Formats: sequence, C-alpha cells, structure tokens
Amino acid sequence: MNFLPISVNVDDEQILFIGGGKVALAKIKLLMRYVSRFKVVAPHVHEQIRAMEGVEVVEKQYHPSDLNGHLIVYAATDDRLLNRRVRDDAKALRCLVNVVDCPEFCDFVSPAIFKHGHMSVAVSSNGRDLHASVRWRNAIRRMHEQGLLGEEASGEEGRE
Ligand SMILES: C[C@@]1(CC(=O)O)c2cc3[nH]c(cc4nc(cc5[nH]c(cc(n2)[C@H]1CCC(=O)O)[C@@](C)(CC(=O)O)[C@@H]5CCC(=O)O)C(CC(=O)O)=C4CCC(=O)O)c(CCC(=O)O)c3CC(=O)O
Ligand SMILES: NC(=O)C1=CN([C@@H]2O[C@H](COP(=O)(O)OP(=O)(O)OC[C@H]3O[C@@H](n4cnc5c(N)ncnc54)[C@H](O)[C@@H]3O)[C@@H](O)[C@H]2O)C=CC1
Repeated sequence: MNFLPISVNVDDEQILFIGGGKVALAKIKLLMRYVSRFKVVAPHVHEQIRAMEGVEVVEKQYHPSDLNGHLIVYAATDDRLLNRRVRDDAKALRCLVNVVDCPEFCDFVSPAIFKHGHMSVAVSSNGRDLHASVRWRNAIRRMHEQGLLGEEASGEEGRE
C-alpha cells in the first residue's frame, strides 16, 4: 500500500459518513478542526453526533444515491460487507473512500495529526501501524511544547 500525503482544500466540501456510531464520532471530532460541514447516514446515529453543529443527520439505511456529490466518504458502519459495498459504489463514482475496518480498501487513511494554528503535522504509516503514527505525532507535540519547532508554529489561523 502506498498513500500520498497531500493537503486537500475542503472549504467547499461536505464530508459524508455512512455509519454514525463511536468510530464516526471520534473521526468527526478530529476532522472538525478542518471541516465545517458533514452528513451522516445511518439508522442509528450517536447522540453526540446528533447534537453537533454543522452535521446533517439522515436516519435511514444506506442507499448508493447517498454518495452523490461527495468527494470524501467514510464507510464507518459495523457491517464489513456493507462497508465493502459502500467502497465499491464510491469507487464507481470516483469518490475518495475510507473504509474504517479495512486499510486495503481505503483510498486514503486518517493520519495522526498535530495541529497548532495554521501549522499541521500529519503522520501516517501507510495504514500499517497506527500506534507508531500516534507515537511519532506525540513526539512532535512534545517537541513543540519544549519550544523546539520555532516561532512559525505559533500562528492562530485555522479552526482550532
Ligand atoms: C488504517 C487506518 C484507517 C483509518 O481509520 O483511516 C486505521 C484503521 C484501524 N484502526 C483501528 C483501531 C483503532 N484506531 C484508533 C485510533 C486512530 N486510528 C487512526 C488511523 C487509522 N486507523 C488509519 C491508519 C493510519 C496510519 O497510516 O498510520 C488515527 C491515527 C487517526 C484517526 O482516526 O483520525 C487514530 C488516532 C487519533 C489520534 O490520536 O489523534 C483507536 C484508538 C481510539 O479510537 O482511541 C483504535 C482502537 C483500538 C486500538 O487502539 O488498536 C482498527 C481496528 C478495528 C478493529 O479491530 O475492529 C483499524 C482497522 C485495521 O487496522 O484493520
Ligand atoms: N479506523 C478506526 O480508527 C477504527 C475502526 N473500527 C471499526 O469501525 C467499525 C464501526 O465501529 P463502531 O463505530 O464502534 O460501531 P457502532 O456500533 O458504534 O456504529 C455502527 C454504525 O453503523 C450503522 N449502520 C449499520 N447498518 C447500517 C446501514 N445499513 N446503513 C447505514 N448505517 C448503518 C449503525 O446505525 C451505527 O450508526 C467496526 O467495524 C470496527 O472494527 C474500530 C475502532 C477504530
């Protein structure tokens, strides 16, 4: 697996989640540092997601037409086969899809992020070892706390 680290402009994007449970909640919380609009489609959506500003909640079963118009899609249900179907449907539409229970099926993976103002460091292991990514990210955060990254990291731009 090879994943290209790029920084995507998401100003005009609504990020789509199929599945609205604990994993969707954790990912949305992290993404909210960059993205303001989400849509979550699932029969049962976590109450904390339902309470979030900027999140359009649609409580129903997945249908392929839910994908229309979305660049970035997370298949985040607890049903492996359904996640795979979402992935196949998304591929056909050329959406970029993240499948939370299978790195091999991901068009992109979620890196471990340290963000400070307009500076971001995103660490990925090509989907192979998320704990290593988290360790590296935490080491970078400690470097920042110790003042080792210099002044440019102290800007206050961004959604944080
Ligand atoms: C491949 C990838 C795809 C993707 O999710 O995009 C993936 C996949 C999987 N994660 C699993 C489990 C957990 N993941 C976390 C947490 C994080 N996972 C993240 C990234 C990635 N996880 C991508 C690779 C990134 C890279 O390239 O290194 C982080 C860094 C970023 C983020 O999620 O935004 C974020 C830390 C956030 C932070 O600290 O900031 C926790 C801990 C928790 O939830 O607190 C657990 C609970 C258990 C545990 O700790 O192991 C499972 C097993 C599911 C199962 O067994 O059922 C799979 C599936 C599999 O590997 O098969
Ligand atoms: N990538 C990652 O970081 C992690 C991934 N996982 C994986 O994530 C998956 C999901 O776990 P949780 O969020 O904890 O499950 P959960 O049980 O909290 O949520 C499952 C969600 O899927 C929805 N769903 C079920 N059938 C659906 C359908 N037909 N259409 C639309 N939505 C449907 C449910 O309504 C619910 O919102 C698990 O398979 C687990 O292996 C778990 C931990 C971390």
